[in-house]
Amino acid sequence: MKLLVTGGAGYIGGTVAGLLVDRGHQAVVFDNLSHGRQDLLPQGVEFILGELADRSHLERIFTEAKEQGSPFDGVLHFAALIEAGESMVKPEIYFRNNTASTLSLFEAMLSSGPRKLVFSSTAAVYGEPEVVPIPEDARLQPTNTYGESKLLVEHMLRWMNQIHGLRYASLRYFNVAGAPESADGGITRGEAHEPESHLIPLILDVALGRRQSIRIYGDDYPTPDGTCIRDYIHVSDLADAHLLALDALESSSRLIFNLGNGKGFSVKEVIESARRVTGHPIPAELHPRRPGDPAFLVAGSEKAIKELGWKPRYTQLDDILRTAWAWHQQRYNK
Ligand SMILES: NC(=O)c1ccc[n+]([C@@H]2O[C@H](COP(=O)([O-])OP(=O)(O)OC[C@H]3O[C@@H](n4cnc5c(N)ncnc54)[C@H](O)[C@@H]3O)[C@@H](O)[C@H]2O)c1
Ligand SMILES: O=c1ccn([C@@H]2O[C@H](COP(=O)(O)OP(=O)(O)O[C@H]3O[C@H](CO)[C@@H](O)[C@H](O)[C@H]3O)[C@@H](O)[C@H]2O)c(=O)[nH]1
Repeated sequence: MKLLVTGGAGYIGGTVAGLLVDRGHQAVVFDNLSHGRQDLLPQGVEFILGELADRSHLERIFTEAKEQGSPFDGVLHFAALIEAGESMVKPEIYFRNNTASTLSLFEAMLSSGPRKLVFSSTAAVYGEPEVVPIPEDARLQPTNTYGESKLLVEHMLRWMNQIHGLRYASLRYFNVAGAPESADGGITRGEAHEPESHLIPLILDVALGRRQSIRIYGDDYPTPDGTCIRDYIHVSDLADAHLLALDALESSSRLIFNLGNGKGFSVKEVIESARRVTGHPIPAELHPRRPGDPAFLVAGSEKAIKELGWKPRYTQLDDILRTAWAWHQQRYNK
């Protein structure tokens, strides 16, 4: 297959692009490098510098590929702004970049591209859950505008499917972590957000001496130790699910799956795990809650396991942290 990978210069899109190439597919990354890194692109991946909002550029890419006799078979759409906290300060850039610009991609696909898409959705579409682990048919009520910007795309997709026959899989990732290991155990890429806002790399910064301490955003949530609980899923397990979803779109036209481990860990438990893995004491400081954070997000992923045949391999938080730590040390040459 030949696939356009929007946002493929980023953490997850780059990992999936690498897996596509490993499995003999052709991956063309389309990214504006606002948060991505061209130097971290996996080998064998083609790169196009481009802006998602630029519909005519996307149309040209699709049309030229057809004219050259090698049309795209589908699109994997990762390009987005991803920080829930920032989205509560600057909602407009989230609706512009994640929602409005995605409509440009849909328009380009409808006019000259493939009609098959895998969309990076998020656990943030659920908001504060009523049922845990969260099933796919749970109430959708985001508590931050990042989640809302993605939910609006899911709504658009439902209509694009119904009216234009655009086939899609919406994959609702929970908290993605860790670094991909090659068959010989080597690690060549991982999380490199700039600026970094995610809990695990920030904790590892403390272990490397790049930060003094980790901030804990709130310990007065209704959870056993008062800190927020999240479901951490390894990026390679997540990548596998994308290939399975592409296969499943051969026989289904509309798919929605949660992708998580089904186990929740509090902020304090993640810090404990990092202390075990790194051997560093990792001092922590208590700070007020971060606006928009739900207390508890844990996935029910049985649907993906049953219907896609998905088998997550990294089920232990320490194993996920171990790969993240190996990458983090390598990234900063320690
Ligand atoms: N990291 C997580 O835990 C997580 C969880 C749930 C969902 N997601 C979703 O997964 C996707 C990938 O996340 P990530 O962690 O790899 O983030 P990332 O920031 O590493 O990658 C996103 C990429 O998209 C590019 N991009 C952003 N806006 C663009 C635009 N307008 N045009 C072209 N390129 C653009 C950036 O330059 C970057 O390379 C996102 O859609 C995110 O919402 C991530
Ligand atoms: O320095 C920090 C950073 C984070 N946290 C907390 O750690 C938890 C996890 O936060 P973070 O790593 O920023 O991830 P989330 O805000 O849960 O969001 C991630 O996971 C979501 C799915 O659950 C995705 O949609 C988002 O794109 C992705 O950024 C939250 O409770 C934060 O309040 C801290 O206490 N201190």
